[in-house]
Amino acid sequence: MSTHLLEVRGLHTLYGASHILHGVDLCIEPGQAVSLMGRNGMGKTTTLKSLLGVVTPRSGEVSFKGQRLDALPTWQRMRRGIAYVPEGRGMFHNLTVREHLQMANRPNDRGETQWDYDRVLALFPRLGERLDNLGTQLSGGEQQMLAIGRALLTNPDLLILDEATEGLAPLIRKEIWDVIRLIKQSGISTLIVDKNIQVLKTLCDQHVVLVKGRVAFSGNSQQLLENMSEVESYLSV
Ligand SMILES: Nc1ncnc2c1ncn2[C@@H]1O[C@H](COP(=O)(O)OP(=O)(O)OP(=O)(O)O)[C@@H](O)[C@H]1O
Repeated sequence: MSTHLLEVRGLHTLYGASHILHGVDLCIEPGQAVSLMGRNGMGKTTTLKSLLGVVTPRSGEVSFKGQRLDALPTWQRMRRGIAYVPEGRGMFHNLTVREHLQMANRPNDRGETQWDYDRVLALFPRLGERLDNLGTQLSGGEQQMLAIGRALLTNPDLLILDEATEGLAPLIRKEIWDVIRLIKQSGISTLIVDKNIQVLKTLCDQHVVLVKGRVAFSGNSQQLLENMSEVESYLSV
């Protein structure tokens, strides 16, 4: 019986005739943070969409908590304990901060509610000051906080973050990274797509680097440090 929280094996994904993923493997253990890095267009978001079932891979296997997910629609995969914060954050323009949070709140598949409205507001005090604002009236950083808060309210075992710090001012970025650290300490596993290798190498336990839809590097933080120049060559433009 596998101990992996998430196990992705041999993903091949195509958009029409374009073959994007060429056998991507990825594992996350319970409580671990894993980075997924790569230059623009290398297949990071496609990997996330494939494991969530937003796009259908041509072949490959996805298991979560020891059960195969391949045949399940996206919403059922998420109900099993995966939360996704997409690039662009996915706000509803006509809902307030309060409504976004209330709508998301639910126990996990074991009936537990570790994260509730009050705990999320304690983590993001800025959101508490903006409860009656619409998603569109928030700054980029506040929108990101709302997107993460909303994901936490589903009480996930795995939180997937796609470019959570992209386009944010340095101070706000730091705030988001601090929050991701706290989330990790709370025991939630994370899969983090980001370009900031300096932060990822200290925050994450494992690292996966994609080059043209293939895993070019996979290893723990020690192995990342030992192979830094090779990995940086995969990431430099
Ligand atoms: N819906 C789509 N239809 C066709 N091609 C697509 C589609 N979505 C992505 N692609 C292509 O697939 C490749 C991988 O894209 P993907 O978004 O997975 O890359 P990425 O590594 O996440 O890049 P970025 O950092 O720019 O988000 C790119 O060449 C992209 O143009």
